[in-house]
Amino acid sequence: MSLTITGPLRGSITVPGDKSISHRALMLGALAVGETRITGLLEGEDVLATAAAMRAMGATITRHASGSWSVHGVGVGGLLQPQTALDMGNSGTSTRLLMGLIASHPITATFIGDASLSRRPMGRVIDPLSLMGASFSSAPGGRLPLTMTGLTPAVPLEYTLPVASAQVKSAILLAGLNTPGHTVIIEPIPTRDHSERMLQGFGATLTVEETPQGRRITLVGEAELKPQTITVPGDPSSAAFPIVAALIVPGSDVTITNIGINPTRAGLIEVLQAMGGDITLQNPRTIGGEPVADLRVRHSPLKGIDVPASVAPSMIDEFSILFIAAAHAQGTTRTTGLEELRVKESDRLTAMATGLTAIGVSVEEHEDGLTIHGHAGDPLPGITQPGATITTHLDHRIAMSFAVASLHAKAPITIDDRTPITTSFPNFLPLMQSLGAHETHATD
Ligand SMILES: O=C(O)C1=C[C@@H](OP(=O)(O)O)[C@@H](O)[C@H](O)C1
Ligand SMILES: C=C(OP(=O)(O)O)C(=O)O
Repeated sequence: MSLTITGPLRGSITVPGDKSISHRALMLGALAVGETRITGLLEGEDVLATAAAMRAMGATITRHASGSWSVHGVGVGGLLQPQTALDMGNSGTSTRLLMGLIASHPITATFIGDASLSRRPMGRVIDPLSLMGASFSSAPGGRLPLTMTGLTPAVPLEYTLPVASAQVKSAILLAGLNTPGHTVIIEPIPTRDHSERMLQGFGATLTVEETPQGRRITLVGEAELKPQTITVPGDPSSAAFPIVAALIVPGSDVTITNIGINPTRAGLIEVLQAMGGDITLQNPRTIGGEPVADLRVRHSPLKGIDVPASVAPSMIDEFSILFIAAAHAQGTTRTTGLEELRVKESDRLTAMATGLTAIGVSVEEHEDGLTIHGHAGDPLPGITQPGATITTHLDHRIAMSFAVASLHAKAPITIDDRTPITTSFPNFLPLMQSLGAHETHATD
């Protein structure tokens, strides 16, 4: 599959709901007694894996219409033993957050996943959850398949995060819900705070203090959650693809409505603006405790910059598409501090460096980042070798990044597999088509 254009990208679109918030809405709804209503839920494969797992542990989850769901929860402490293995598909967030939930329930669960997920490290959650009393047996290196047994009552924990990971933070917080006393997490580098916001929204007692060591998050355990009505904002990590598409295709003018602009997620917008991207935030508002705006994006000449490592957590899923923007910029873009990209759905530094090289972009791969020499707004060379394709490695973000790159290239850029796109952005292709892109070379 590859995308092409016959003119500028134009129009207004709304991208699906935020993946991180959708997972959390289902999980917390499943722990509240009564009915939680959710609108704007992302219906991507990753979130559907979370829904299936929560059903397997006793919650009643109903889809009423597109994005409109209800959850009848079992109460904190009320999760049931699943009768079969929990299949997490491609989703790291589902796996790690559910491990947290199970850690303080008296149940045993087995997690399985696809080839990509089965390569990803779970030790980062096994370590703190073991300190809380859960026990684990896993494939070598703390990988899936993994079986765990929770402990009730679990042992409250004070833990400093050794990696900047919202998944690890959230796993401990979710375990802390059914744990007596205070669960404390110290986060030296801030990461997305959707769990903190939503736990407060569901009525948990959770406080956040800024300390010299970082953010100190305290959750009072044995919480009682009250059902909520949740409106999920559009996913900034999905919006990233049409944003960069509009910036690189000459003449484009695209509006993307209802995008979450939580500061712990908005790093890409800042970085693209610093590169010269014409992105304006319109109609800022708060929806369901999260800041939201409409974004207007117009084609812009971009210039390469040194991206500060400190911005990494606030755009950790956006680097693959940033690298495509960098390939179009005038001059060199340097990124550092991105070791975490090596343990996502694929090793995103190697996957992107290999793909960029294949489409004629000069790139240097370092242990913790890429240096990319841009083409100053000219179309990228594309794949000149007949029949060659970009390998997507079961990684939705690699697939969408090269689909966007193909919009402004001399030769087509064909990806080997578009199926991973459904994990986070099921209507990516129709939305890009509504802006004026065309799908060609359907080889998959
Ligand atoms: O908490 C979350 O919802 C997520 C946290 C991030 O992972 P890490 O916690 O591994 O950084 C991100 O990459 C992932 O897509 C979603
Ligand atoms: C890393 C990602 O997701 P997960 O960790 O949930 O698989 C992602 O969506 O880019």
